Order: sequence, then C-alpha cells, then structure tokens
Amino acid sequence: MTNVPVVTIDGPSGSGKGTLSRLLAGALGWHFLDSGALYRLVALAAMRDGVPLEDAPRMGDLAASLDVDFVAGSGGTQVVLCGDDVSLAIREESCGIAASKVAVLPEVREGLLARQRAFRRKPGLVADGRDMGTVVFPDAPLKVFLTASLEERATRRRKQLKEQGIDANLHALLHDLAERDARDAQRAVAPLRPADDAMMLDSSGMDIQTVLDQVLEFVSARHLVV
Ligand SMILES: Nc1ncnc2c1ncn2[C@@H]1O[C@H](COP(=O)(O)OP(=O)(O)OP(=O)(O)O)[C@@H](O)[C@H]1O
Ligand SMILES: Nc1ccn([C@H]2C[C@H](O)[C@@H](COP(=O)(O)O)O2)c(=O)n1
Repeated sequence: MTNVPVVTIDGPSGSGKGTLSRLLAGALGWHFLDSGALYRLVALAAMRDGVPLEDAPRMGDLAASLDVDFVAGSGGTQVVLCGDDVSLAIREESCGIAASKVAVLPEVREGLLARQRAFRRKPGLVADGRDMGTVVFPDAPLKVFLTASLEERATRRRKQLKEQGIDANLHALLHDLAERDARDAQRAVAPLRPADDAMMLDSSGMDIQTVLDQVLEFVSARHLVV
C-alpha cells in the first residue's frame, strides 16, 4: 500500500518520540503506531505466561500470535492484552527494559512485522520506534531521527515519573537509559540507527511545540498533505 504516506519517528528512549508522534498524528489527522508498545506487550505477555525471555522460538510464536487490542477513548488509548487493561503495566520502566531484551531476538521482530505494517492505512501513518525508517517502512517519504542528550532524556524521564508519584534516582535513570541505548543500538538485527535519508533533529533545549513545528515544516516541504 505504497500510496499511503508514512512519517517515521525513530530515536533513543526519552527523546520525545511518543509525545511528538501523538501530536503529529493528531495535527495531521493520521493513524499512529507506537511500535515500542508492541515490544513491551510481548515482554509482558511472556512474563505473565512464564516464558523465558531468551527462549527465541517461543518468544517468536508469542509475538506472532499476540492477542492485543488498542481501544481509542476520550482519555487516550487503552491497551488490552488477552482481555486485561495493561495500559499502565506496559509503561513501567522494568517493562521497557524487558522489551529492549526481547527486541534483540530476530524471531520476535519477524513476528511483529506484519502487524506493524498493517497500521499503514489512509489518510496516513505516523510510526514511532527504533527501526521504522530502516526496516518496517523503508519507503516512507519522511523519516525523522529524534535525539536529545542522555542528561536531558534522564531529566525528562525523572520529571515524568515524578508526575506519576514515583521519585526516581537520576543516576539510576542515567545508567538504565545508557544501558538500553547500547542494547538497542548494538543488536545484530534492526539496530537503532538513523536511516540514510533521515532528517536528524536534536531536541535538547527545544520544547515540544518547537519540535512539532519543525517536523510539520518537513511534512509541508515534502507535500505530504494537501
Ligand atoms: N521537547 C521536549 N521537551 C521537554 N520534555 C519533553 C520533550 N519531548 C518529550 N518530553 C517529555 O519527556 C518524557 C519522555 O517523552 P516520550 O515518552 O515521548 O519519549 P520516548 O522517546 O517516546 O520514550 P520511550 O522510547 O522510552 O517510550 C515525557 O514526559 C515527555 O512529556
Ligand atoms: N521499533 C522498535 C520499538 C521498540 N523497540 C524495543 C527497544 C526499546 O528499548 C523497547 C521499548 O520501546 P519504547 O516503548 O521505550 O519506545 O522496545 C524496538 O526494538 N524496536
């Protein structure tokens, strides 16, 4: 379905991909794919079912047969796994770390590929992840690689957790983010890296509205909306 435009937003954890992608999809009236949520769901399903995260064949089967529903509502999108609302559970930092571990398995990536591509529907798609521009939608007409310094990302994450009533230690967050960056960027299959034709955007010191305006300018420049 190559006549449906896709904007891919890839980058490391805490760079603001999810926030930007949601706002961009809303501004354009396009669909939104949070591919990280799928990896988080695979990790959570495995932990619930007692499947060892390193058991590649079983993890691949689990990814391919994931029973998940994204239910749009006035308060945001509810994520439902096997009938349970797991919207909050998948956002826990421990689930993000587990997701990063299962994401190294080619079987898991292959198992999620068709499901991700099925999000490409008219009038367009904003896809947030690590390999959206390099592997899942290599023909996307606009690819953005969003970064921010490690310190800024850890500070943002600390603030985000504080808003949820969690008082996280900045040094621990810096350590966890650096470790996750390294695992995501160094894996053999679909590592986190900018596509050759990606627009690089460093959001350090930029507020989210400025980031959104910049990407809307890229969208306009490519004539992706009429
Ligand atoms: N430009 C920005 N300036 C300040 N804070 C920001 C900016 N962009 C995002 N944030 C905040 O940083 C936090 C992390 O953002 P977000 O969840 O969008 O990052 P992410 O890249 O999707 O992370 P992950 O990959 O771990 O899901 C959120 O609290 C968000 O509100
Ligand atoms: N396209 C993707 C999306 C996510 N992952 C892995 C790597 C991340 O550390 C983890 C959680 O993602 P997040 O929700 O924090 O964006 O999932 C991936 O490998 N490829």
